[in-house]
Amino acid sequence: MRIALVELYVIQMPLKSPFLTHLGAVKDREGIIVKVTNTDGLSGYGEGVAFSTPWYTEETVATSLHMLTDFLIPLLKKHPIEHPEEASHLFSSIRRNNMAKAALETALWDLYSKGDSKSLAKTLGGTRATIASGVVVATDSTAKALQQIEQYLEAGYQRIKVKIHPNQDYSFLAEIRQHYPDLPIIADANSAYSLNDIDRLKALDDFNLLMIEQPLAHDDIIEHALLQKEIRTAICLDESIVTFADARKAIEQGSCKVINIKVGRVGGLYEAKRIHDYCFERGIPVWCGGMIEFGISRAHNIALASLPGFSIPGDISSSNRFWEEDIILPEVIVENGIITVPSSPGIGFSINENRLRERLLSKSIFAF
Ligand SMILES: O=C(O)CCC(=O)C1=CC=C[C@@H](O)[C@@H]1C(=O)O
Ligand SMILES: [Mg+2]
Repeated sequence: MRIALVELYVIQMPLKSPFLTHLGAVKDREGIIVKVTNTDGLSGYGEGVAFSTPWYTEETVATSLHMLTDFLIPLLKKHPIEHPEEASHLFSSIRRNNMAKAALETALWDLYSKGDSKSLAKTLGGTRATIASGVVVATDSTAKALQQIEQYLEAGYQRIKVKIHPNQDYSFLAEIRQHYPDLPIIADANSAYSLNDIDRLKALDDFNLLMIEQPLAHDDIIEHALLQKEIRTAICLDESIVTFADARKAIEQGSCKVINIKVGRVGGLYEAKRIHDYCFERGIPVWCGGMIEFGISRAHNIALASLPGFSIPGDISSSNRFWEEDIILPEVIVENGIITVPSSPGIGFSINENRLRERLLSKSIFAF
């Protein structure tokens, strides 16, 4: 891929409103934009989606910068690759640190697709010209949740995801169901429960949820299999699925009926596609999760979600769900509940240079 330059831009942007889960609040979002430029001057973009603190996974912006600066970029410089599929293997000598790996690997996929004059969606084997869009309501009050649901349904979103935990579950969902009896709802618990809560979780079968996401421990496969045998609601795993091997174990154990695939969590597009292909062959639906990300990661998610097995609306909302102004042009726009998959080369969005400069915290450059 004849790489000449890798640039890392650390940016920060306040959310339009705090994103609340039982694990805490996200009010400000730091992120890493990776720009890889080849010897012809063509550039591809990726995004590091680790948060500023290790509340969702063990990674942070700081650990990602360390991994990229001291290991991943030097490794890529020392061992040039011809196809982005090779990056995943090249980076496997470094344990975990998936979000740092994905930040660089996704930039290579964008660069490769642009060099091949193909959209990233086509390069990945995508078949959809549009993708269905869902949205997350992340608040700690029923009144605010109902208000946001109303707003998002008016905006056309096809599916709503809410956050639940032992102090916000049965009555919260009952209230929502009372207003929206047929609304497709995902309830994301972010590991707020244990098998001691089995009766609480069984009771949620009353609400005909599309799925309950990650009810038990963030690194569990076994206990989710025990729980799935006890509840009617489909379990979806998010945090538990860090690798292809995790996905295979979860499916073979019956730990889940759906998988939320996040490019950053699994280490990049190659691993994300492997998980998709494995699930698709076995009739296991998948959907593309979100990471409160900026437009570059959102663009990669759109391309990934164009694969045939992404049959459930993902957490791929419009740029303005979180941001006053995104760092891409055009911004991602959800219209009538769908997003058009770009057919132009690469991710199909360009960088808003002015906005990037406005929100820039630091920049580092690595010449090859
Ligand atoms: O980005 C979005 O639209 C949704 C993000 C989102 O729901 C999550 C991001 C990161 C951690 C969690 O709180 C949650 C999730 O688990 O999916
Ligand atoms: Mg989740």
